[in-house]
Amino acid sequence: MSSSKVNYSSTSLGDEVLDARFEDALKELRAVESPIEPHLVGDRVVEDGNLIERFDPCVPGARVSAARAGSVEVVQAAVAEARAAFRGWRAMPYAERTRALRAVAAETSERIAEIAAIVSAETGKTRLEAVGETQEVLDMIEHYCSLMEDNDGYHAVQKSTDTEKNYDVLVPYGVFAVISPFNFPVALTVGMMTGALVTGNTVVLKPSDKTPRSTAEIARIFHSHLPSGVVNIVHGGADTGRALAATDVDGIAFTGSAQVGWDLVETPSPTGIPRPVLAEMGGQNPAIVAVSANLDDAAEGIVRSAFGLSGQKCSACRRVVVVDEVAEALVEKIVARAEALVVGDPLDTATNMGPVIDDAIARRVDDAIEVGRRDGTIRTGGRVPDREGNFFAPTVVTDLPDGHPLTRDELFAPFLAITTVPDFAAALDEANAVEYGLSAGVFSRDEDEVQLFLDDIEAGVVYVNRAAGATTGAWPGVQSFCGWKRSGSSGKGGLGLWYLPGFMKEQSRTIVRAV
Ligand SMILES: NC(=O)c1ccc[n+]([C@@H]2O[C@H](COP(=O)([O-])OP(=O)(O)OC[C@H]3O[C@@H](n4cnc5c(N)ncnc54)[C@H](O)[C@@H]3O)[C@@H](O)[C@H]2O)c1
Ligand SMILES: N[C@@H](CCC=O)C(=O)O
Repeated sequence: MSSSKVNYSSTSLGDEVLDARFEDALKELRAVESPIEPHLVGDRVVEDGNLIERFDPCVPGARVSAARAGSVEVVQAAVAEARAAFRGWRAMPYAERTRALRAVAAETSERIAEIAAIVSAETGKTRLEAVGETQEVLDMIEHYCSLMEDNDGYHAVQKSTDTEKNYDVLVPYGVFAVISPFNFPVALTVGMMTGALVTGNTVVLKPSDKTPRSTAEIARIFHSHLPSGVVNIVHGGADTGRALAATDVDGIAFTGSAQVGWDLVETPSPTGIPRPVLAEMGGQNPAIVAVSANLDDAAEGIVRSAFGLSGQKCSACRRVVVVDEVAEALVEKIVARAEALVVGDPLDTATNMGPVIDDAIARRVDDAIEVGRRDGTIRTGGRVPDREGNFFAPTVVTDLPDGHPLTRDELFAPFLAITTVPDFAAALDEANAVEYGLSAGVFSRDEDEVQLFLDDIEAGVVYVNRAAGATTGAWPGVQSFCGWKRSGSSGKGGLGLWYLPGFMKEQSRTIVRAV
């Protein structure tokens, strides 16, 4: 087991043994042909469907994982298994469920380097980001188990009389579909799955077709510690996701793009009975920099949040909104820090930023750079020259016209747009002028400005003067992660205090006392 405890604010693993284990595991993965991930339906291993192949973002042409796209029949069989397992899992005292889930965490902790290496191989994440993500899995499981215990399984006694005893209980819905994104293929999967499972639901999981191996690896640990049918895995892309949503599942937990998430929210349940769709979606997250800001802290926090994980975090800082008096000084500091980042292969200890995951995102970045050059000024960045793979240097653009799409739409890449405004009030207006409302930061030493920001910013996760990450780095039990506006459907965030009730429905129980 590792003694290290890395999170998204860490600057090194701080553990040579873990470092070496990570490197060995990544080299080994690259040396051996990747297996084809099967579906897991109850205890049955099902090898069925068209082949999906994924390639190493650092080593073009090298297959890093593969899976098969689950058909409607496989999806339906998985839902049937999950339904059959529901009564037994629900009936289990929550203390037994938390015991089983903590065993999952213990095994994950033993295998932290190996799992981080799989995540890194599939996504191109640096070792720090990949180990941080695997560590988050452990903290997430512990956090949700503790919440269940602190709330006594969400059973509460209500006002009672001599003749009637009254309870209020939250009970699981039944079967949850869990649909995962590629960018945190283990942590976000575990967050959604643990939310569903600890509260007594069973799960059919559909990993992202970009990261089938990482998600399957962690989900198999759950499968091995829980009763048969409680966790089922069906691989595939959009068609398989649509097929899963078209079944009679009782709820959907989704993390991914706003386009897909809102489609799921707006599609009526096929049974006619409403069901929760807990959708966590994208962001176009601003950092406001005021005249009174400590510009070094601001530049540090912005660069960390804009370029960590090559900008492929929902929480990434995508826009800086700076008051013009300090704009040029800030831009210089941001550019200097961005240019100091080492872009490269996660195998290299010096690497601060890996590639973007695939050609699809790389094409989007190429296009954005072209548009940025046409409509504004690219201050630094662009494709890393003479290097195969999807490597981009951190890119910073200024001088875009007001309301330009590069300041409004989520690009999901190492690309930062800086907008200059006359004063703090205008900065808040600009920060709020997007349809998203996920995370936001402010750098100001003026208490009134900070309060104005807290009162008026339209985002669910906000940070003040945070050099460790202007808009990123939420951690289980520390920050909740709630998307406002088009960024989230439930008004409650993962990682926080109010997440678990989203997986349960309420029942009032009045029991007449025996006389
Ligand atoms: N708010 C958050 O907590 C959070 C966290 C991570 C990522 N994200 C967002 O996720 C996006 C990046 O992830 P992505 O590219 O994997 O997202 P995506 O929406 O493309 O895919 C997410 C999942 O949905 C599946 N899917 C695609 N089309 C579907 C359909 N029609 N029906 C059902 N399922 C379908 C995919 O196969 C995948 O499993 C970004 O927008 C990012 O901001 C949000
Ligand atoms: N929890 C991570 C974001 C996860 C989404 O991509 C953060 O807060 O930076």
